[in-house]
Amino acid sequence: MTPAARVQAAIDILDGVIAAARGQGASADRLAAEWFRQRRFVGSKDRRAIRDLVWAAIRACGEVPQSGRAAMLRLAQDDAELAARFDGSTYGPAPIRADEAVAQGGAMPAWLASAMAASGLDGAEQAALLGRAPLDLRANTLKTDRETLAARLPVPAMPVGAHGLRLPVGTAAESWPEFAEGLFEVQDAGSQIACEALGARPGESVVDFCAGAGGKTLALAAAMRNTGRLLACDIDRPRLSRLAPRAERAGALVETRLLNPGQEAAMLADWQGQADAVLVDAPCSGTGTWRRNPEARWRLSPAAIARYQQMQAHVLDVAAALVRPGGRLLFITCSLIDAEGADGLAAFTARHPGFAVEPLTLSIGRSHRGGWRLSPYHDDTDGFFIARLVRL
Ligand SMILES: C[S@@+](CC[C@H](N)C(=O)[O-])C[C@H]1O[C@@H](n2cnc3c(N)ncnc32)[C@H](O)[C@@H]1O
Repeated sequence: MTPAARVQAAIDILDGVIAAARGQGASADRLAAEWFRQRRFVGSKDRRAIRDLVWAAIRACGEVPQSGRAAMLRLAQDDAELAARFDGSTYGPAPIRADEAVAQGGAMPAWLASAMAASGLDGAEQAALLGRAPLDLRANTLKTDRETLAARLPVPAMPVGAHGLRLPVGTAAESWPEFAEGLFEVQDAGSQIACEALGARPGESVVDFCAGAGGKTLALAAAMRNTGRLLACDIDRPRLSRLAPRAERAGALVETRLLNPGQEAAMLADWQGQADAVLVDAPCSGTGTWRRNPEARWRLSPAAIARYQQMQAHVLDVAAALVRPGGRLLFITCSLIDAEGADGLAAFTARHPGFAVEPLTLSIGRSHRGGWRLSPYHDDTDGFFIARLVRL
């Protein structure tokens, strides 16, 4: 492909990403993968170059751009080489007109920037939300240990957290035989540290209430050394069904239970007041994960945040009833706005005087309004709010 044709390809993909953001359609990752699937003639170098352009344009535009071309023109304003690609050649973009719309630059929509600032995140913290994430692995201690794993990997890896290894951005670790053998999971170091905050121990009865595809469940199984009972629940069948093959590869023993929304408590009647520890990795806007999905910020609205807050209160209320007296409840969101963290924690303790917040000190991060905060800027992890409560 010519360099100009790559730019036009990126514009075409961006048009799809923008339409999907407006209509709550598929993620940029999936749309780009589908675009390439339909054009198998596009070679790997071209793919990489096109993807880089698409994601650079997504990162550059704080608000949803008018079009893919407007987003690319935003990038071209600061990049003369890119601007020169708008040359009207056969597969390239038409030349730039003086009166053309250029997308607005910036890190995020103004209302989100205000919510971040009110949550104690300054401009540098906000900008870092859109950086490139390294690739973190968690050594699966059911099968190996970090040092043994590191010695087998084809690239040098840096220790991070208790069982993590950090690899360069873009490493394709899931194609390695060590992955197929279940020796590691790909998991952000922040996510690993959030799991450690539950303090799950061998022999305990533990519930991962919002397990999704089980990223955190597998870390809990390893901490429990496959002893005791570990139950993973979710209301999303496709997500939860991805857990079983992952658990098998990891050699992790996990029960799963698909819940019907609104009937969660009845479907968990046998667990009421029984759990030593319950992890609630609540549904949220994911503002802490924009390094991986920067277009997610185009999908948010104050109304969407309010809906997430309601869901967080609901899952916390249902999960709290599963905790035995003296047991632990861990509230996690991968969002950095207080509406989806510290405010939710305060509202929960007001509704549930039978629970007390336990002070947390984790290996990285800092305390924040009764809980703990990890952020890309401060910790080079995804952003998280983590709070631990104990049932009195
Ligand atoms: C942040 S994701 C969980 C990610 C997962 N723990 C991981 O580490 O990969 C939140 C999950 O909560 C689930 N969820 C939403 N409402 C729920 C409910 N009422 N009961 C149980 N799970 C729920 C969603 O389906 C979603 O999978």
